[in-house]
Amino acid sequence: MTLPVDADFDVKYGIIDSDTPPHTELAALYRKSFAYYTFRVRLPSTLSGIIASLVKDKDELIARYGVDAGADIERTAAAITQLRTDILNNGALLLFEGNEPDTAQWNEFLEKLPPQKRSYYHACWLYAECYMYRKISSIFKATATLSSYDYFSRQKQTAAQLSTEAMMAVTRATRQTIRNSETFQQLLKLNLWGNRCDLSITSGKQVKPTGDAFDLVSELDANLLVDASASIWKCIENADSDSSIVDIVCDNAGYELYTDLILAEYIIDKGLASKVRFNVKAIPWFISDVMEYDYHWTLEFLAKHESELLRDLGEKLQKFTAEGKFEVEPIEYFWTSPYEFYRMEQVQPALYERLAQAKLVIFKGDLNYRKLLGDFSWNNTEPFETCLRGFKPSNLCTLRTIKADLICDLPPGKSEELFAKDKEWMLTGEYGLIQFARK
Ligand SMILES: O=P(O)(O)OC[C@H]1O[C@](O)(CO)[C@@H](O)[C@@H]1O
Repeated sequence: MTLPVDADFDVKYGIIDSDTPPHTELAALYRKSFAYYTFRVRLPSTLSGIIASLVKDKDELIARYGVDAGADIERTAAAITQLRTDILNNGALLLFEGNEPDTAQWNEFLEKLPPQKRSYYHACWLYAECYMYRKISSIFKATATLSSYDYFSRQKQTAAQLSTEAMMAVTRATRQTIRNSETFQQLLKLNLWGNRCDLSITSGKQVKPTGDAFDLVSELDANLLVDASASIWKCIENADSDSSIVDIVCDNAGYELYTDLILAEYIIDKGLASKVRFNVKAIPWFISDVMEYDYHWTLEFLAKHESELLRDLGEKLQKFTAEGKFEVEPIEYFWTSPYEFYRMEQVQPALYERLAQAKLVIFKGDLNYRKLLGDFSWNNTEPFETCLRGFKPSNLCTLRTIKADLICDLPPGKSEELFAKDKEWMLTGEYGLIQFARK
């Protein structure tokens, strides 16, 4: 994490030269936090990437969306440049103007923020970062020609294409599996480590999964800091459960989504549930998050692949989808809202009740983890249950590779030991967690 040296910036915006204090909301306000680095370096770079690809893809976009797209591209690039400037100058989080279905919910949220906390560096990190992605979406939505364009779609599709070798190896290794705790835990871990391949951590740069995935799962066991996979197996194989639904709250497209599908296939094939529901994002989100289109694109990518192995898998999963064994849930704007999950029951009770129907809800990835913990600097040994602040629609678990400086439920001394080895161990995605909370 190489920070720009600019004392004027820090003085001008009241930046505090410290880590995030204990038991405090995370914010870019703290110079030694990952949030600060994110706003100073990562997000401006993500925005530059969008501008560059608009310029590069101009002809293609005009061919697809018509000549008027030319002017829309210019306007959009200018608005994103402005957004970048606002972020670099600690601009305010302004109300949204478009008539998207979630505008009122966002504005109500923003209006309730204390005025001194309504800027990029002073707001809670979660709110400000979600705001940026919602703002990009509103810029595209405001155009006549580009309102349905997913500006991250090419990156997501390239990520899937680059993972073909890994997908073939995993598919080959999972055609004949047995219903037992060991296999389930292996697939859960495979799914966890699939979360390393997210594009927002690299501001959009591709990450290619290499090596044998299952060898890697065993090698990475030492990096799995909390492993509740045995309890999750007990929960899911429990024949007494009234529910036969598993919800996956998805994170990234590409290889991670593929590993979600492999886990879900196992759950259905082994009768661990009769339905797996995929909860996806309503708008392009944190670069690589799955939207409904990406789900179907991925199945089609597999079903039309030149490899018979992937084709058979793709066709099987398409059949599962047609039969309702796999279900992509209807658009739900709560997932792209700034709200922490402990507020779901109050803000979006229908979603809370829907998750309550499941025997297990699997939350994928770093951002969902931040929302579970509410972007708060818990003590690293505090119990997961405490940090959920009452959020427990059903049995739930989190599969998260660690890419942000918050954590809980570690054995005493573990965090200190890892900091002594590498002061950036929480930012690399090299370490993982499988945490579980029973309802
Ligand atoms: O795809 P994931 O695992 O949710 O990660 C999202 C990214 O967003 C962050 O939570 C913040 O930018 C990172 O720590 C991580 O790179």
